[in-house]
Amino acid sequence: MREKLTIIKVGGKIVEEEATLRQLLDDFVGVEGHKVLVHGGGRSATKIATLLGIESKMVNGRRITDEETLKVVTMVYGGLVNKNIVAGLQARGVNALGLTGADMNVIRSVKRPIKDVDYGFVGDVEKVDASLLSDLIHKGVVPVMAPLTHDGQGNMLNTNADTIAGETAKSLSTLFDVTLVYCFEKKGVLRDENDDDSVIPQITRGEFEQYVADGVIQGGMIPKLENSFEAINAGVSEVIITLASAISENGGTRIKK
Ligand SMILES: Nc1ncnc2c1ncn2[C@@H]1O[C@H](COP(=O)(O)OP(=O)(O)O)[C@@H](O)[C@H]1O
Ligand SMILES: CC(=O)N[C@@H](CCC(=O)OP(=O)(O)O)C(=O)O
Repeated sequence: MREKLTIIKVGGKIVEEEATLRQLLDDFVGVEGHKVLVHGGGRSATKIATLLGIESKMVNGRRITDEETLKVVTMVYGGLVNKNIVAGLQARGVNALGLTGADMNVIRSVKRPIKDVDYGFVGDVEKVDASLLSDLIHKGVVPVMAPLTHDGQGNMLNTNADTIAGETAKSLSTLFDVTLVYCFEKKGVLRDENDDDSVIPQITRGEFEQYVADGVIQGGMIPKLENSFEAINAGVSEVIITLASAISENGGTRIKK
């Protein structure tokens, strides 16, 4: 029987505020068994870019990443956000190791080809080194993964954090019984974005497509759900989208095959 592994992805709104991050780290410590944390930080990157006079442009929930923006996201995700989390976990007795995709070549990607949109220095994941992550995990290390990858030719690439979580979950599902939890500031996927009590408890791909067509699901929730369906269809045992302060509870939205 494969051992259990929980991969938790935490988004920008939770990591940018000290109080919500502290709560998340406290809850993460309580998750039993093998675990991996994947973080975003899009909001922090946008803030720092603004301070530097760099405008942020998002298309379909993805950042257009020019040369200057790439420097900002590398500093913010690989530096500030990642190291804050690693230090916070170390303070809680968790042996966290911060990783971008370049570190030990853990996630290799290829620059997204230009089709309708030129995303610039954005990477599409090619390979996640599951055996390296598994070795670290079995040594008691908790990988903390930043939304950055590399192309193997000396270039860092910006990669959506929901995709990092989905691809890492897919890859590790060959070795572990993986539960992937996307946590954010709402109780789950909602029927009405303004009504926190309208959580959709289970969702199929067909229902998702209908909700998108009806305008119920939009923006950043679209890539999150696309990555969720990819993961569940590729062997990840469970995918849940839920409130950050409820990662160990049974609520939220469950993705159905
Ligand atoms: N039906 C929906 N239910 C919940 N959130 C939704 C829905 N449709 C759109 N959203 C939006 O998706 C956002 C989550 O996506 P995103 O901001 O990318 O998440 P993250 O915080 O993980 O980076 C929510 O803050 C919400 O504004
Ligand atoms: C290519 C791309 O879009 N990269 C994302 C990576 C950060 C991220 O995904 O952060 P959240 O989880 O907080 O949204 C970005 O730069 O915004």
